Amino acid sequence: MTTINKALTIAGSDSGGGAGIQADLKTFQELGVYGMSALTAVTAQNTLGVHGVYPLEPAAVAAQLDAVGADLPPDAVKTGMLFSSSIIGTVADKAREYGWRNLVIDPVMVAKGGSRLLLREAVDALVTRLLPLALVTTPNIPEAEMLTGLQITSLQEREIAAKTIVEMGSRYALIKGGHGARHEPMVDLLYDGRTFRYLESKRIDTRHTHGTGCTYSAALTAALARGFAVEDAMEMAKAFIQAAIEDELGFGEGHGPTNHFAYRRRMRSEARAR
Ligand SMILES: Nc1ncnc2c1ncn2[C@@H]1O[C@H](COP(=O)(O)OP(=O)(O)O)[C@@H](O)[C@H]1O
Ligand SMILES: Cc1ncc(COP(=O)(O)OP(=O)(O)O)c(N)n1
Repeated sequence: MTTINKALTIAGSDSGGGAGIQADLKTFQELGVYGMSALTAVTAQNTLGVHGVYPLEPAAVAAQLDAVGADLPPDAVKTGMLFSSSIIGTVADKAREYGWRNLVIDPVMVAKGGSRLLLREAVDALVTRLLPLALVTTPNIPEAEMLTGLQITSLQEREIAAKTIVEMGSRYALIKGGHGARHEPMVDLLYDGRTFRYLESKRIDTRHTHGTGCTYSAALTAALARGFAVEDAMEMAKAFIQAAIEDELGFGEGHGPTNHFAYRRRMRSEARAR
């Protein structure tokens, strides 16, 4: 019997397929991990924006988590769009009940077009209920500002925000660099309570960046499910998202999805060239 690791995503559906549950499951599959899902909301979405948000009842989220938790124990779990404090409470209760340790919290708040994917009143629940259970919390810069109440305009302020997130109970803070100044390279920051680690990459000039955060955190989760240490998982996730942005698909009139096929295709052609 082949051993395949399993990962669970708890997130919203993106009908356009570039973010949310769809991005997560594609990324898990591309990285050789069996993907499972618990839906929190349905969104009507394409490359032009979010046209509707339809949250599920917390009981429906709980039932999905019980179904997976009781029979298909995941090796790693990630959260994305959670929408409300009641859904966050449900997810926190179930994560505790099933003892999910490799928990990645991607604190999704607002889509690139500006639509809210987390109610304002739910930020507090994210901080008090979920962050203390996280192995890694992966905010972009505006999300890190909302979580910590700090303003982030420099690398030093990013470090202070990362420290604050670890003090809130997350084992690691990974602050993503996608929202830095346009002329700067992309710099992601990982903090484990002791050491700051920077991962820099070339900024790609493209409008096709819909779902970058979801895809990156899903790649991190897949690598954790396969047993990688957090630092190595971050490197694999970075290579995955870099390839996915570089080899653009060019879909849609607006912000198109990233290319979830790209990383595996690159790995295959590199292996053939050896
Ligand atoms: N234009 C880009 N070129 C290269 N890397 C990018 C680009 N946009 C985002 N990334 C990378 O994608 C990952 C997700 O970052 P970010 O866009 O900040 O997240 P989010 O989608 O949650 O806002 C990070 O590793 C970031 O450095
Ligand atoms: C259903 C759903 N979940 C999450 C997001 C946000 O995804 P993200 O990776 O942050 O990318 P952008 O939307 O900012 O491009 C979403 N849009 N939909």
